Amino acid sequence: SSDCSLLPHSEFWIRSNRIVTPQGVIPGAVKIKGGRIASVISGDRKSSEFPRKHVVDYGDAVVMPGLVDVHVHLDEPGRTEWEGFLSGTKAAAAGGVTTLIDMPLNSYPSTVSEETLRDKIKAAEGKIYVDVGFWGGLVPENAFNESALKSLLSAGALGLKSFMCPSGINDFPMTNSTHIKEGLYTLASYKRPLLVHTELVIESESTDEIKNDISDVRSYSTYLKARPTSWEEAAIRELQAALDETKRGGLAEGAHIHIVHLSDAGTSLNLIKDAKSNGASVSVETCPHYLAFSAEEVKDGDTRFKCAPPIRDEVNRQKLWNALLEGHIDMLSSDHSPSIPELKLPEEGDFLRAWGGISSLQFVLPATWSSGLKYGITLNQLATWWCEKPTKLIGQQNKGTIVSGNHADFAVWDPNIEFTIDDSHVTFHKHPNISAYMGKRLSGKVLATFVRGNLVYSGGQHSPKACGETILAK
Ligand SMILES: NC(=O)NC(NC(N)=O)C(=O)[O-]
Ligand SMILES: [Zn+2]
Ligand SMILES: [Zn+2]
Repeated sequence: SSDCSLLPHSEFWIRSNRIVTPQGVIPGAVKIKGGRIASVISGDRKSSEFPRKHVVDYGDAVVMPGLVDVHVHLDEPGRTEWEGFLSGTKAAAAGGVTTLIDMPLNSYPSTVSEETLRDKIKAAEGKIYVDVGFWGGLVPENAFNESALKSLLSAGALGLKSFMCPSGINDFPMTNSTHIKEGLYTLASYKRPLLVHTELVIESESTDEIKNDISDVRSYSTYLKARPTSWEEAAIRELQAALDETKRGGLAEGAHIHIVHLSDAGTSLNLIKDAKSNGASVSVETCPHYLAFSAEEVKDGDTRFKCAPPIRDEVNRQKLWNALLEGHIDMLSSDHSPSIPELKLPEEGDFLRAWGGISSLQFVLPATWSSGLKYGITLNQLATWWCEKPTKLIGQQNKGTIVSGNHADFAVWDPNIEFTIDDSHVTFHKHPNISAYMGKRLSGKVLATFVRGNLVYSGGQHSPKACGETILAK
């Protein structure tokens, strides 16, 4: 219906001097018809083939494929007071994110069966401004139950997600490497990925020390000691046998392992590089908060910065950027993981007990751009990390690039406009004040967002109706 878009036409052109295509950034125009890209023409306004009617001219603003965020916790049903489909997808639209994949935990119940996936799909109905897909959960309860996993995957889960450490959510227990292998065998026949939170709890002397010394729970260095890089390393080592089975000829050939939110750019990253060069089917993401912030700047008691694995030191931050630029890190995701503000324990500022998770969904594009400017990142690199690679991970064919036939999903933004995220900045997250980006000055303002040809966000306004679609694997 026309309420799905802030534009009255279903057939129109978008013009800009900077359209991000797989062949590079070009001046030109994109024709949109029936929600798809009908054609892409290059050249300037003066050329005779240029359309004159129904043209939305964005001038020098960038027209990029909409962002595909593969790691978002929207918490609905069951914990809608934390976020929810409405507020979460409004924030996504305002941030240029046109597709997001919801994590199977933090909602209640967790998405670990066909039935709970159906609950999700139902809860999303009429409440999503962008397209939304779903990861299912791999947990001890379903890992050995092939038919349960098959019905979850057949109902459309794009893949499975599991934790190698406690998730913080009671009905989402952690898996060991045997569960993971079992899950991979089933995933192999569906050719879908397993996403893994790779931290393995190592109880050590220092763990005991930290437990006994609660005096410094407000200090960020205490949190860093409590969750060292050796946890990430140990988890990836533990995953080695499973990684081996994804190789050609392996028992889990056809399955793929995707390591979420890598924080350690040291040995953990090297282990992933080795697995890749040994032929494992593996990819890895990191998140803008690991690229934009470093441990040194986290103030005592400021639990808005608490996430797992933790934001590490400045040297590590720069190494993460280099790994991304060199292609060893494949893609980016937000890991938007909000809660109610009280769970962040703003009064106590206790880093050990506060909820772990960074709220960032609306800010990932300017956060990546602002932080990447010093590294000379290009618009095409942004599109690789935020659009193309994530689209491949979720097994979709018609998104992620500005190419004829694809969905007309675009983020239109001005790299030069600076703004400060403060109380006057309109943020659509349910709880804007728990974001670690509060107070941060960023450049790169999202002007407009199109989802399948619908102008769903423009200049601070959303379309009257939420017409995003659910993405189910077939
Ligand atoms: N239960 C969570 O949302 N956990 C998340 N928390 C973070 N990243 O701090 C995550 O993805 O691990
Ligand atoms: Zn995680
Ligand atoms: Zn997460």
